[in-house]
Amino acid sequence: MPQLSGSVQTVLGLIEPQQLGRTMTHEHLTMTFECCYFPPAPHEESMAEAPIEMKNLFWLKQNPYSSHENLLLNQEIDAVKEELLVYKQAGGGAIVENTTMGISRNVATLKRLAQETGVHIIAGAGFYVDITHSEETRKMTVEKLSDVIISEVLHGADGTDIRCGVIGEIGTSWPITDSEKRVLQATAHAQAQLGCPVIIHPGRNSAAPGAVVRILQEAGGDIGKTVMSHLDRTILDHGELLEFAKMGSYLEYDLFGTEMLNYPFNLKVDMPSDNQRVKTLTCLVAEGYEDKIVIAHDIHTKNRLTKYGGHGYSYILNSIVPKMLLRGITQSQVNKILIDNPREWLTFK
Ligand SMILES: CCC(=O)NCCS(=O)(=O)O
Repeated sequence: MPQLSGSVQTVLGLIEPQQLGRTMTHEHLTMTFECCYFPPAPHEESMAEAPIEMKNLFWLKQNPYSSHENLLLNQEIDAVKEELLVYKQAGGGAIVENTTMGISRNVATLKRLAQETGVHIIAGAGFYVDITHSEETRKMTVEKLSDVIISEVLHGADGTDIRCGVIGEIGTSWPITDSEKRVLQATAHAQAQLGCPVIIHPGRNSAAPGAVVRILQEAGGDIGKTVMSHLDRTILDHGELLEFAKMGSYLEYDLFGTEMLNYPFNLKVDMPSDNQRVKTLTCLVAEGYEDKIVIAHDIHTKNRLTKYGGHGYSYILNSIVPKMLLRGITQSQVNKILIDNPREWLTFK
C-alpha cells in the first residue's frame, strides 16, 4: 500500500507536492460527451452530423454540444499531446484530469501522455452524472460505491494498476438523484478514510453547490479539501456566491475560454465572458478568498483545442494571467491561485 499522506498521486506515481508547479485543476485530455448531446435547432439539423470545418467553427463555439463529432475528444490524443508540450513550454506543470466513469475515462492513455510530455497528470476516481450510471452502479450500496472509489485510488482504475489522485469530478444533476446522493455519500466516506482531494460537478442551479456540500458534510466529508467546479455557470449572483463561499470549499472558475450567447443546458443562465470571470475573481480576492480560488478551462470538446481554432490548454497562462494582473490581482495572489491552492488541495492528509 503506498504511503499517500503528504504526497500527491499522479498517474506515474507519488510525487512531492512542490513538484506540481502551475496546475489547471479541471481539464479533460481524453473523454466522450455523447451523454450530453443537445440536438441543434430544427433549421440547423444537418449540423449534428457535419464534419468540423473552418466554416462552422463559430457555430461550434455557440453550439458545442450539438455536433456528434465535437463530443469525441478521445479521437484527438496526438493533438492533445502536442498541446501538453506547448502547455509545459508556457510554464505549466500539472493538470488534474477529472474524467470519471461514464464519460470514457482512459487512465492508460493519461499515463502515456504524462510519460511523453513530462506534465504531471492526476486522474479522477468515481462516477459522473446519473444519466451515465450503469444499472450495476445504480444497484450498489453506499458501502460498495465507496469500495470502488477507494480501490481506484489505492490499487488502480479501468482494470490497470494506474491510481487516481483525486475523487471526481463527481457528477450531480439538479435536482440531485438518489443514485447521485449515494455516490456523494460514498465519496465522503472514501475521503474520510483516505484524506484525499475531492472535486464536484454541481447541477445547473444556484442551489446545487450548497445542497451537495450539505450531503458531503453529513456523510463525514472534508469540505476544506473539496473543489466546487463550474461556479461560472452555476452561481451568478454576487451575494449568493459569497454565501456559498462561507461553506469552505475551494471555488473553481473552470470554463475560461467558453463564451456563448445561449447556454443550452440552462437558458436562464447568461454564460459570463472571460472578462466577467476575471472580475468575479477580483471580487473574491477582495473579499479574502485568495486561498480558496482555483481555475481551469475544462476542455471537453474538440473545438476548444487549438487544432480546431480553440484556445487550448495554455490560454489561462498566456492570456488570463496578464488580464488578472491588469485588473489588480497581484503576482503573489496569482501564484496562490495557480500553484499554492492546487498543491494544498491535492496533497493527501
Ligand atoms: C465532462 C465535462 C463537464 O461536465 N463540463 C461541464 C459542462 S457544463 O455543465 O458546465 O455545461
